[in-house]
Amino acid sequence: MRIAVMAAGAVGGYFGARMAAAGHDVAFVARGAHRDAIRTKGLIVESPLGNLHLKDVNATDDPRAVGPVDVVLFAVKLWDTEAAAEQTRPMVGPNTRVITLQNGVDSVEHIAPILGDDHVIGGSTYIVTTIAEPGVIRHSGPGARIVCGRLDGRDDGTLNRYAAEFKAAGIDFNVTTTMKTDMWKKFVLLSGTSGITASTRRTIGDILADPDMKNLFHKLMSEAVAVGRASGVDLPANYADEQMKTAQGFPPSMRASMANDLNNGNRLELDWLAGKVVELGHKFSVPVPASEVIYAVLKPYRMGRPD
Ligand SMILES: NC(=O)C1=CN([C@@H]2O[C@H](COP(=O)(O)OP(=O)(O)OC[C@H]3O[C@@H](n4cnc5c(N)ncnc54)[C@H](OP(=O)(O)O)[C@@H]3O)[C@@H](O)[C@H]2O)C=CC1
Ligand SMILES: CC(C)(CO)C(=O)C(=O)O
Repeated sequence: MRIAVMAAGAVGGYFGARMAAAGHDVAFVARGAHRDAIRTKGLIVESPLGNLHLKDVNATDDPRAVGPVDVVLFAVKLWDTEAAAEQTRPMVGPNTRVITLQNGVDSVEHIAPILGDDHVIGGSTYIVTTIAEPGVIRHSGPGARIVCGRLDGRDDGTLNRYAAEFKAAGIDFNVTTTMKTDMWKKFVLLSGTSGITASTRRTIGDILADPDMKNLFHKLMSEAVAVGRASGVDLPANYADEQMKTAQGFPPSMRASMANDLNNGNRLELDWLAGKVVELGHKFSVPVPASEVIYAVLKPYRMGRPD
């Protein structure tokens, strides 16, 4: 298969590297020092699921040089979505599927008007990765799972064929006909983990061991469930309990990607996470006091570490 990773950061680089290691033709779109390091030293993945060091990697900042591919793994931060989707156009041919691995619940609605409904597939990924240094992606376990599918629930034979290749490469890759709900399920988990690990600067292990932090974590997930249900998403009212069990399976040292971004002084996806819960809470008159507090305390850092 021909695959393009747009772009080869912590998430895209991880899954792209796994597919390249399985023998697929993968183009890694990257920029700056990260692109330069991949070109000169190769792409390194450190992972409990197996380390990789790919040499002679096709790393480029020019999607026009890549041309049409079978699959685009779309994994830029949410503020880069529209610009990256515009740049993706030359990589989309008649049978291309663009699978978004971004967090949040509104990625598809921003990409589809640019690249076309037929091409864009909703996705969620359960993984914890960071760019440890340019050219090096660090994956902290336990898993690396992708769930994807059309938001309208339509079965897609082309996507199913591509999915078989991801599975054959050893990736935990699942196609679903209930993607909208599945995206919200991930959003519930992330609303809790991102809000609590970033605001407290503590690990999930510390949070689960403390009744007050654990209670706030549960409230954040419950508020995401409540605004999802108010938006018409088919989530059980007690779904936060389910995701609490998922969190109990994380390694105790786990922090959500937004907490890692905060720690590194990077911009935050806050507006698409706690900010989204607050926006929908106000829209549907659903009380979201815990999410409002998380949004307010992290707001000074949303554009990166203030001077
Ligand atoms: N990391 C994680 O554990 C998880 C992340 N996610 C989600 O996945 C998405 C991607 O996150 P993540 O991989 O962590 O982010 P990263 O910042 O690690 O990767 C994004 C990369 O894309 C690059 N980039 C953006 N636009 C372009 C462009 N036009 N051309 C070339 N390169 C570009 C960025 O470069 P630059 O740095 O120069 O901007 C950066 O290297 C987010 O929505 C995140 O929430 C989901 C699950 C887990
Ligand atoms: C909640 C989690 C860890 C699940 O993979 C995640 O998506 C993130 O940190 O961005």
